[in-house]
Amino acid sequence: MRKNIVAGNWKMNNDLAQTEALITALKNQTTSSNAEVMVAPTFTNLFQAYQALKTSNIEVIAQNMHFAENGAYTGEISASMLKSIGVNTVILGHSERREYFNETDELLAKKTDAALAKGIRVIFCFGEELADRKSGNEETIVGNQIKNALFHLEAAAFQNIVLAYEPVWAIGTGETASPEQAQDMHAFIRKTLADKYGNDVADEVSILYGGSVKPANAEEIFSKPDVDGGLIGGAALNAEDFFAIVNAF
Ligand SMILES: O=C(CO)COP(=O)(O)O
Repeated sequence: MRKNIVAGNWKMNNDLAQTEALITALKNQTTSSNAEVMVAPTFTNLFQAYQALKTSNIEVIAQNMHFAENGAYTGEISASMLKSIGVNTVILGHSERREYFNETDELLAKKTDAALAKGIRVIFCFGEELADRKSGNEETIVGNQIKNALFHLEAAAFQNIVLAYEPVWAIGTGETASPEQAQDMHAFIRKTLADKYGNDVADEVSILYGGSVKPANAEEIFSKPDVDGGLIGGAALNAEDFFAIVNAF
């Protein structure tokens, strides 16, 4: 079902003590927002965060996982391992994974399959680079990222998929896509889904925007009809800022 979602991606930030302090600060925030709230700590703090937040309304999610069930993949984490500590949602395809760890559409299709097979919800990220937008290719790039990694799936799989449009040029740069740019791309994404799976599927998928979302711009971005929430980086590391964004819903 289409929901409003605000997810904090903590990336490779915060040691254990800092994670505990941020969680305490998050628990002190109050909200009447109708958005689902999630945070994604680093793997070393995932279990601790899950334990600390399991009785709260904040879901603890993972930033990545491997496609294999187990085996000789030094340094990797499987879907079952996430499940075993209570984590039921994973971010896949973040542009930092694509850029620094060479994650391809093909690999992401395998990771998505592995997550869904274990009943793990996927927040699937994609987005164009600045050069793509400058040359007017942003829709082609985004359309292909979605088709290549997800269009082998059955329609029912999209009940467990959230899409996150994160233009690379807006991540950590302070430069946000304008609310109109976000809406235009989100409408294109929904149409891309509708063309393949029909309106019933497309209308039910939540599509998040990510890239320099801040308390000052969240409300306007979230007010757009095809923007169902945000994936928040830098501003999610501060509990007050993060909840100011949550409260934009
Ligand atoms: O990459 C992001 C979330 O996954 C966005 O990061 P910033 O909010 O820091 O731009």
